[in-house]
Amino acid sequence: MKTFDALFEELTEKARSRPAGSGTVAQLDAGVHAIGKKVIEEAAEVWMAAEHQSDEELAEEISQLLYHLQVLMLAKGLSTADVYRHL
Ligand SMILES: N=c1c2ncn([C@@H]3O[C@H](COP(=O)(O)OP(=O)(O)OP(=O)(O)O)[C@@H](O)[C@H]3O)c2ncn1[C@@H]1O[C@H](COP(=O)(O)O)[C@@H](O)[C@H]1O
Repeated sequence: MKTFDALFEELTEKARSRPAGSGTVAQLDAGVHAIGKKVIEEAAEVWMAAEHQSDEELAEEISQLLYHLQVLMLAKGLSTADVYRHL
């Protein structure tokens, strides 16, 4: 099962190697403003799923929010350590 750290390593490598067809590369190219909008969109979907959908659907929405937060971290050059030190 993929963890937060494993996904971040995978996305870091995608950002470095820029493989064709990568949604992550497309998001990074779209920029911080576009990524921020995706974060807000996914956060809203998490909220709606928590109130109106199943736990499985909620878990999927949370995974998508975590993914978009990681893309934002990459776009801004933040490492996991930069975030973890605030936890
Ligand atoms: N975990 C994710 C992941 N979670 C969410 N998403 C993206 O976020 C979108 C969110 O889904 P929505 O339901 O909001 O779909 P949507 O509104 O139609 O989204 P849009 O694509 O239209 O923006 C998905 O369509 C994906 O594009 C993800 N994209 C990639 N990953 C993982 O990231 C890694 C690298 O992916 P690539 O860069 O695409 O190779 C792989 O391991 C992937 O599994």
